[in-house]
Amino acid sequence: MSVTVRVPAKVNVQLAVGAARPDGFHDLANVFLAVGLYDEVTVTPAESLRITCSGPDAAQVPLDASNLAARAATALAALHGIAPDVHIHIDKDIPVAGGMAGGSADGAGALLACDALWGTGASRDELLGLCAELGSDVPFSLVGGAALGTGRGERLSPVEVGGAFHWVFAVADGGLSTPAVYREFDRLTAGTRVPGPVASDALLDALRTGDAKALAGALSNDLQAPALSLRPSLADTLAAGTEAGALAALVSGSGPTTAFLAEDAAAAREVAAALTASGTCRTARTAASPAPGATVL
Ligand SMILES: C[C@@](CO)(OP(=O)(O)O)[C@H](O)COP(=O)(O)OP(=O)(O)OC[C@H]1O[C@@H](n2ccc(N)nc2=O)[C@H](O)[C@@H]1O
Ligand SMILES: Nc1ncnc2c1ncn2[C@@H]1O[C@H](COP(=O)(O)OP(=O)(O)O)[C@@H](O)[C@H]1O
Repeated sequence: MSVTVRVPAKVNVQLAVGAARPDGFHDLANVFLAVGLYDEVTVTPAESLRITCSGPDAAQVPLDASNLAARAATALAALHGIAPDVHIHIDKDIPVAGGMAGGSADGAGALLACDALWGTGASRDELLGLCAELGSDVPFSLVGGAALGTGRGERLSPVEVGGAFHWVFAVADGGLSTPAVYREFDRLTAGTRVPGPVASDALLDALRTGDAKALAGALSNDLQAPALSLRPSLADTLAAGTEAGALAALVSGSGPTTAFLAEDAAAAREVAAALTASGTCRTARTAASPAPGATVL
């Protein structure tokens, strides 16, 4: 018997970053939008915990105890006093270390899949608590849709979305380390007063009304400058997508994936083709949002 869970990637339509806290994390106003690019996590009873991964980026995924899916299974098993003896297979379609929360997706997916396989019957709050221990982005991967994350991003409140948005994601060669991008944010803002992060009303209105042009004008990411500082070539990718007719271009989370908002699905396909032809990225993918959170198939 196996259980498979499908989990979406995310884009941050607003990522407002406050000053570093004493614990090293940053307070955020993090508006997450789940997008229709998915990993699938399958769990099957086994003699001991084991991880495998398939997909174009599989070679970059750690297959040891540091894998977020392994950590999720171990944490749920420990809570219920059982052994995490399970084979976890990750069919990975979300770019690795790309600022699209692929590892977080696998953590949330493994948690939900193991809960179903073992019949542990964890409540939603229990699962969300375990997710928050695994990483700041993991609760959102479980929930999906759209949400505002405060604290370090783990405290979620729902955000209303009134229509579909169409995106293009330009996948870069190689990843960027999330802690390194936050450190670069600290370096670039050193000596300045970093305001407390606040969600943008204009952005929340644009999401609620499903207005792509208004959303394009309200997108923002405080990690874009540090990501560009660490990877200056991303400016060429952003420019190529804008020239190809995207309504807006921004770095996805900590990058280096770049995200382009398009007017509709046909425009998204055109922007993706132009980005691929531009030679400024490894590949370009289209996806619609919002997408549902972790779902047992
Ligand atoms: C930047 C964001 C935007 O959604 O995601 P990515 O774009 O990388 O996917 C998140 O804040 C990443 O969340 P996640 O990847 O879960 O981070 P965690 O595992 O909790 O933390 C990894 C490291 O990132 C830094 N970190 C993370 C969250 C936060 N609010 N402040 C931080 O400073 C810390 O250095 C921390 O040690
Ligand atoms: N299941 C997983 N899938 C991908 N990366 C993982 C996973 N588990 C742990 N990692 C580690 O997390 C790092 C960040 O990966 P990922 O979550 O894909 O990117 P991001 O944090 O930029 O959204 C990777 O470099 C990898 O070492």
